[in-house]
Amino acid sequence: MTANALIDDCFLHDKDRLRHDEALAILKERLGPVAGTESVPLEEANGRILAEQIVAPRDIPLSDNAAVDGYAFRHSDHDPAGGFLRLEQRIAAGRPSDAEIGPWAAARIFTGAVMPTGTDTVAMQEDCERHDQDGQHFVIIPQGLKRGANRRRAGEDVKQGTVLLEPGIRLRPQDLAAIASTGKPSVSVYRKIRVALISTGDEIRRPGADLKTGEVYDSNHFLLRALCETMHVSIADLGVLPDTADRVEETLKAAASRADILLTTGGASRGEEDHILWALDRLGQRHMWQLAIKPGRPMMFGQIGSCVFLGLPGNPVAAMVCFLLYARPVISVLGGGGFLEPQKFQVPADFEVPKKKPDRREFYRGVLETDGLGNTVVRKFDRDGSGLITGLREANGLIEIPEEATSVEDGQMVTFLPFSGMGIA
Ligand SMILES: Nc1nc2c(c(=O)[nH]1)N[C@H]1C(S)=C(S)[C@@H](COP(=O)(O)OP(=O)(O)OC[C@H]3O[C@@H](n4cnc5c(N)ncnc54)[C@H](O)[C@@H]3O)O[C@H]1N2
Ligand code: MOO
Repeated sequence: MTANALIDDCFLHDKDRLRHDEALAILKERLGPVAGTESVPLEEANGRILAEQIVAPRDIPLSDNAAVDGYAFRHSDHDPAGGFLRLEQRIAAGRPSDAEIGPWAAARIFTGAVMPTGTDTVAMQEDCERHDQDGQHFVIIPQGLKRGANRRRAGEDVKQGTVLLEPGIRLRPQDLAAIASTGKPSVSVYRKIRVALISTGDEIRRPGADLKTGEVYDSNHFLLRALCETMHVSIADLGVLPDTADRVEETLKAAASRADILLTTGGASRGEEDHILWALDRLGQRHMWQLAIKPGRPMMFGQIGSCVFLGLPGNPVAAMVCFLLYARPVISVLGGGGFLEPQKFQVPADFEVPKKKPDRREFYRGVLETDGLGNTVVRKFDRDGSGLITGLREANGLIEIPEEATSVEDGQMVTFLPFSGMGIA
């Protein structure tokens, strides 16, 4: 990272503040992976970021096999034999037969079992009749089955040599299934990013303590910790710092030597009691501060040595919005994944905002709903306060309103960012 011109005045007009897209561009440009790699057993790989390419060493499945329980036969034998075939083998899954099937014969076969040489079609047992005559067993197979019916081809899932997964993806359950299907018991992943979480403010108390007038519980710690957990990082909880310059500086300095990223909440604006900003300036470099967004205006990005510093605002709504918009992609990039932009789609507004300030991007708490006609619409949580956890709880995503908008009309298409597209189930 290199130092950048600082945007350094909390009394700036929004049009002079750094825009959301500019902030993202700075983060994208300046950050890259910092984590080394390690090998982990597949059992521990869910959610981790893949650090190697996965190639299929052989066809999957390895052999042609039956898709149903039934009878495997040579399709061209069916009509000449009038569908009346002699049973000559019994093949269960995991017990392939070496013998080729004889003329006008069929093999009893079970789902997943390897098709005996010579057969190309499987009839389902429910559609067939068994017939025993003179100590011999026969099966009557109905007409009309296509050649190849109920046969699963070798390599039909994946051909030998196919690239299944590229490095940089976050492993999902189905990706683990794919790796397991190649026979690999372990996989190379990026090591977990070390995140240090710090809450600040003389008024902040951890749950369990008594609350005096003027104090609030540290809900942000639990919000940010759980958001971090969706990123599969390792978390160091550095507790709540008082509004004391020395303590803040000492703690940030020590934390920066042990973590890849410091995530603070509170103290991000420039009151005399907001020591985070001053401490960052003394210990490292501030690359951006004060964005043209709402909520989240005091958001701060910098570095202390090689440790990335993200100062999130203290208001819970701003803290969550800033985590999702900025901290999530940053953590992903540091950890070897891509810059994770949220999923977005357009949906009609079931609300109106008669007057919005121009020059800043606003993010409302949105609730995706079905209207009386069965159409999907989005409702805005009706109160704007940045301290209201209720709105975060009611919402299932964010509504993004661009800088140039000065109002939102009922029925207008708006951009919706579902929480589910940002790692929150
Ligand atoms: N003169 C200015 N004042 C403020 C500005 C500004 O630009 N100039 N920005 C406002 C905006 S926008 C926000 S957001 C807040 C955030 O400022 P800080 O990051 O300095 O946060 P604090 O002042 O420490 O706290 C704000 C608010 O949030 C509560 N809080 C703080 N930490 C936690 C926590 N861990 N868990 C729950 N709640 C927390 C705190 O008690 C305050 O109520 O500043 C505006 N002011
Ligand atoms: O970020 Mo603040 O929440 O805009 O009030």
